[in-house]
Amino acid sequence: NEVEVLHWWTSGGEARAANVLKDLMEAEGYGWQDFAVAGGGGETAMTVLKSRAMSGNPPSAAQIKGPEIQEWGELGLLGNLDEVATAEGWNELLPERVANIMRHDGQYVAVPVNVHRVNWLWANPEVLDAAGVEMPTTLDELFAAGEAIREAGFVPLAHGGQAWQDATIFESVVLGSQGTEFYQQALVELDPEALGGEQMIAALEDFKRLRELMDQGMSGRDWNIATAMVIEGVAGFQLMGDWAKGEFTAAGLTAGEDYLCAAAPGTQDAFTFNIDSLAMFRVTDDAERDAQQTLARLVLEPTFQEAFNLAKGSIPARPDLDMSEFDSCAKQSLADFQRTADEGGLVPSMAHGMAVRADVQGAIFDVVTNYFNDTNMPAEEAAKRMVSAAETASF
Ligand SMILES: OC[C@H]1O[C@H](O)[C@H](O)[C@@H](O)[C@@H]1O
Repeated sequence: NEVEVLHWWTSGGEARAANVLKDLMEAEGYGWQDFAVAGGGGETAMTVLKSRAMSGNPPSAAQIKGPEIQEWGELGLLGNLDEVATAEGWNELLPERVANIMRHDGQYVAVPVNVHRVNWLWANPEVLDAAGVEMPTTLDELFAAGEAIREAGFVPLAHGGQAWQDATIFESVVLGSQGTEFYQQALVELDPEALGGEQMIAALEDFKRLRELMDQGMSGRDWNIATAMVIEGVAGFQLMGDWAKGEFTAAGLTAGEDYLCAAAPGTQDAFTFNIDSLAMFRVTDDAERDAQQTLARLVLEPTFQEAFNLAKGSIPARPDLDMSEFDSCAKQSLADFQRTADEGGLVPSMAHGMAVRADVQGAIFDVVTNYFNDTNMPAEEAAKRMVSAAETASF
């Protein structure tokens, strides 16, 4: 018997990580039917999943995250994982905040794979040396370093012009420019005052300045191609979640030496979390259900948690794992995750489906990417559209 798993892990580092699970399932005697849908951020994968589910042919498991787990749960399509959760002690293993995301109506319906951090800045140290600049800690330092890098003949900030990537850097600028409390009010609680106010306008103006650090060819570029520009020394920086680290690792590079990582400028006291999870669809076939239960068990076992996250660039979902095999960026991520969980500053990523419902996220993406690509749209106009985007989406 086998499981069919729908996901969007198709870049070099992502595919290496997904293969860890495939190999572990096969070692346990189960088949793995891979249903990978290309497209960073997962928008295409979710569209494909919806059409399969609507036509009554969902996969055994799918990469579904955050509030979207509740949306699928409400449709009654997800299976119950409480048996495995009890047998494996998930309540003790998982931070309450993570466990809560995996439950619908009090029952586990998904298993967490990792914890990604989104608010990272990656850099090529040779390019920084050539330009005579340090790793920036504020947005102003980033803009100044960017100018020096351009004068030295490199692309300052590698970026891919796609809505989800624009939203990913936008949320890090909101955090770095206006702080965690404002981020929470605006992009999590969707407070119209915050979404349409002076602070949002200031953040939007900072966000648009990032374009000056990008190259002409960025439109439509995939995120991992932008990471490759940093790896190859064409560009100095990239703002991206730590799935980018999966690409550095796949290229055989060492954290802190061949590439640098730091919290996105101005966000040192914040951690935007993005938790990948596999949700199990309700099935009638006992053999498939048995395979689903095994998949769920394996995902939270130490073997998988270590091997997958070393390849993927994220940190384990269970905080009790020995981290000695992990690099300096991963160790910093875990320390910052725990510090911000205790002291405040741990916020769900809006751009990666952890903060708001999918339809609200989509409406905000439209505003962000249209504003970013329309040199004539003033920030005031975008802020106004942000308010209506959050209101229009059917809640
Ligand atoms: O595709 C880029 C990234 O998109 C999403 O944020 C996923 O959570 C992450 O696992 C993936 O690597």
